[in-house]
Amino acid sequence: MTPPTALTIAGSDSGGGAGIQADLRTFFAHGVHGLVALTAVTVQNSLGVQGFTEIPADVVTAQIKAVASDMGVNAAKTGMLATAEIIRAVAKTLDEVEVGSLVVDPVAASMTGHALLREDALEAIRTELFPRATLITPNLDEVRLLTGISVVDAASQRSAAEALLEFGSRWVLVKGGHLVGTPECVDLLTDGREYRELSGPRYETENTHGGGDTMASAITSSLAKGASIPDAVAAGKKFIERCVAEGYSLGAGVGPVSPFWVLDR
Ligand SMILES: Nc1ncnc2c1ncn2[C@@H]1O[C@H](COP(=O)(O)OP(=O)(O)O)[C@@H](O)[C@H]1O
Ligand SMILES: Cc1ncc(COP(=O)(O)O)c(N)n1
Repeated sequence: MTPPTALTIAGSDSGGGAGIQADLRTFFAHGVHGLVALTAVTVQNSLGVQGFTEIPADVVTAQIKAVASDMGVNAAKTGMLATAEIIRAVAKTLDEVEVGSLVVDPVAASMTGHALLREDALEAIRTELFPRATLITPNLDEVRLLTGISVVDAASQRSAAEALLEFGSRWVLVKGGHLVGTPECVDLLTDGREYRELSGPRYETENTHGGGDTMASAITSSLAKGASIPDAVAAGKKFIERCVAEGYSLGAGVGPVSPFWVLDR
């Protein structure tokens, strides 16, 4: 039987833990056929990002059009988009092709603190992509860059979600993984009417590289299979929790989250 398809528009991580590599292994773990529009090639390992080269914007759009016109895209997600030019080209292309739901993970930097976006590009994500998104999935650092709000508790997490909704996405998921010192990791999902707190245990681990990509692509996988946003996000939270719990050391720095547990199911 032909599986559902999901498209990732994102960068490559040579270390294999984040970016399109995380997306493809997550799509596979969900029984979804992964399609790729590569935006950048990063030189990266467990210690950080040593550099990146972006793919020409017309090549990014050609990849999206090639797969959308021939294979069909049930759901799509964006990760590292590198430049404002690529963001504008992706936004325009997404108006011209059918991609089902769109999850925008506004990746700005690696967890090791290295920029994955050129400086003027965050504004382009906010103005060009958010209004086209079904769901956006910022972490707390991205929330601060996008809204100026520092999330320190449930009340500021809610204010930040409301400020983000103003940029025009249908739903916002404010991920709480970076709110350290709390026994639980609480992510807040809202469309401005419904508010859902998704809460789970915080695991003691260093190995969380690729966590954001894995969660966004798990959500995208469920959307590709026809789930609603609340159901897809709830399933994504369960999936990432287990991947964080089973994250492994690889290299001298930060290891990746692991989707390998699905092989034992
Ligand atoms: N130590 C942890 N234990 C359990 N879940 C975690 C942990 N760190 C992050 N998560 C969860 O993983 C997902 C991604 O987390 P977050 O760290 O907030 O974003 P990002 O990976 O984009 O920086 C969220 O659902 C978050 O709650
Ligand atoms: C190509 C690429 N895309 C995304 C991330 C973010 O992942 P993380 O926050 O885990 O470093 C990354 N490091 N590299």
